[in-house]
Amino acid sequence: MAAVLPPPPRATSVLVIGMAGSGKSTFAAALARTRQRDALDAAQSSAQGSADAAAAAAAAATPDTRPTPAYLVNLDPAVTTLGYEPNVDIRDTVDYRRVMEEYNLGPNGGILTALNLFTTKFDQVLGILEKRATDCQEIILDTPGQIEIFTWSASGSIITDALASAMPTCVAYVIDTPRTTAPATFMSNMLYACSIMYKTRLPFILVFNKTDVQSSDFALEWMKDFEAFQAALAGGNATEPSDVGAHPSVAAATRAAQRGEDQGYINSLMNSMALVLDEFYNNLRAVSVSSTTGDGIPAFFSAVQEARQEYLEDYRPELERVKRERDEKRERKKGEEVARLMRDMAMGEQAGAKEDGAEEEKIIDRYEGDGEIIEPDADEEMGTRDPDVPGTNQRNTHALPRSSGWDDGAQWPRPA
Ligand SMILES: Nc1nc2c(ncn2[C@@H]2O[C@H](COP(=O)(O)OP(=O)(O)OP(=O)(O)O)[C@@H](O)[C@H]2O)c(=O)[nH]1
Repeated sequence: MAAVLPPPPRATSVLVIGMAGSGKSTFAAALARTRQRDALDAAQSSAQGSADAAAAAAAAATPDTRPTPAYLVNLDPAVTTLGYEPNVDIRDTVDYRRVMEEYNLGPNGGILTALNLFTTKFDQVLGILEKRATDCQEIILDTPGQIEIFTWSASGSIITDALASAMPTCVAYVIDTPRTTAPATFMSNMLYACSIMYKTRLPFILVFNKTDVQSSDFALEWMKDFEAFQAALAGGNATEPSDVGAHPSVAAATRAAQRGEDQGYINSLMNSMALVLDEFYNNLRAVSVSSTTGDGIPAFFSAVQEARQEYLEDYRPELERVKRERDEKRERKKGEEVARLMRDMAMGEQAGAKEDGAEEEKIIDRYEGDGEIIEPDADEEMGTRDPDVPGTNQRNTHALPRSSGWDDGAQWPRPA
């Protein structure tokens, strides 16, 4: 069967998602640093000749396999400092503080609205990413701090779907390991990860971050061994930590007793959920990293390659199927429209033999011999297109809301 999609580009896009403060931006910065170094090493070794085996391999690499710096996209409008220089930055387009003021919103509403406004221009960004995807290895997208703003918003879905349709894409779910040592927080993180994985259906990588502070061994064991998780629960520390001091007041003692009851309920809830999540753990790849020291980052890039393979084997055939069905449906509809038109014309000929035939001429004018029905004013609706930027539509661009911190002069990608 002929392929209906263009061949996949070289790049894999990585959507970095995680709870507030889990270290998404620091992680994206660590990825950028590592790839920058890899690209530099490859360039140097190909210039100097190959001293060792790794350098020889890098030197022998073709332009298609040679390491390249990562392409970075910041989607967090509220971040003040980033540890990397983004190539595309939402803050160049939308001023989230002005959005808050003009729409009378709180911080989260401001971030969400800023992201919505940005998404209306995402076709232009996607055009740029598609161009870069042919020669770079990874495109990293750093998402807003409040996880639900991206994962459960319409704009988050639009961005994710658009990316996944254009190139191999995976999700990197960043976990704050030191803040996940209690079974309850571990479980809530896993449930969140599970819901995102089933919502996006994209290859998924769990990233246990901050391992310089806390090893992730406990979490990996809980995922592998249900009894180890049960043992942690039996220790009575499902939630962290008790606020009862050495000499509790009556109220505090009552709260503690109350908590003792809750603990029993929470433990049995955790137990049931751990059983449910067993299947989910089987489909996961997990990597432990420290974004500050760079430990584990190369292993993460290997996981991205595995995820790319999974995308090509599982996600892309589904995408092909949907596209093929849509194309067939469109062809069928076109055929039906032409048949109806022919029928109308035949009826017009019979009835209109007495009339002057003006109406019939009007119909014929709208029918182009190749079966294409030309919508009245369709050309006008399309606006002016820039052939270099797919999706650019000058007319639509100007129709976008101009208030609220829009910067129509935004430059994508950013000047170096
Ligand atoms: N020790 C240690 N600290 C880290 C690591 N990664 C991130 N941090 C720290 O965690 C804090 C939060 O990091 P960010 O990168 O801002 O986290 P974020 O998820 O992007 O934050 P928001 O987008 O604001 O939610 C910062 O103080 C970082 O320095 C790590 O691997 N080790």
